[in-house]
Amino acid sequence: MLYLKDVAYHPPATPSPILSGANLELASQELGLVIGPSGSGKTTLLEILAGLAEQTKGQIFWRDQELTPLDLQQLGGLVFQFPERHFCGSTILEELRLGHPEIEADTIKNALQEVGLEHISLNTSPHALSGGQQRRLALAVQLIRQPNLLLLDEPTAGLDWSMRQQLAKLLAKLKNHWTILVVSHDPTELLAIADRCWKIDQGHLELAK
Ligand SMILES: Nc1ncnc2c1ncn2[C@@H]1O[C@H](COP(=O)(O)OP(=O)(O)OP(=O)(O)O)[C@@H](O)[C@H]1O
Repeated sequence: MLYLKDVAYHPPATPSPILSGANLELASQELGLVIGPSGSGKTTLLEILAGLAEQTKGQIFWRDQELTPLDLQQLGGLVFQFPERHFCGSTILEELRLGHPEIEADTIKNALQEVGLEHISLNTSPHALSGGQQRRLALAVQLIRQPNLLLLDEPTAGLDWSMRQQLAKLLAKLKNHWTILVVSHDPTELLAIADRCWKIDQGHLELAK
């Protein structure tokens, strides 16, 4: 279970908090959805949960354990918005091995199976994949690290209707093994698969479902 208690983010340089007093509970193998307009604090929330920024107030727990940013970096796997823009490998294999040269063939195979890319050659360039396949590869990059928590920033942004549907179906399947938190400003396809839903506006998080 992920548990946020009164988490705020107010860097000294900003006049008002970017995130104020956020409370959130997400059980294991649930998919949580945070919906909010541009600039409402969604990415900041994910960055804190991924251990890339530290809250200025409040606490974050996984089960009973309070987590530091370092713990969060190990616990979470963050897929950025438009992850395909950050691909560095010249092949799928290289992309999956970045930072983990020791990773075993079986782990790679399992991650690709999880995201439905097992039929594609490992020598394929990530840039030769379709938009939907690239998003799946970005998920596989995180899955090989075996995170407890998958954090997804606007996973369906820029995809056409059919790819958005397919991605939502995949996330519904991944939720059988992972706890997932998704942020989005356009959650149409994601609402049906979400177990819990929050709205965020100007840094204020509120339970919606
Ligand atoms: N480190 C920071 N210092 C100052 N301002 C920041 C910082 N990080 C984010 N902001 C501001 O905080 C607000 C929330 O930003 P954030 O990126 O979290 O919103 P968002 O909901 O993800 O928006 P979008 O959907 O457009 O990415 C914005 O006004 C942004 O400019």
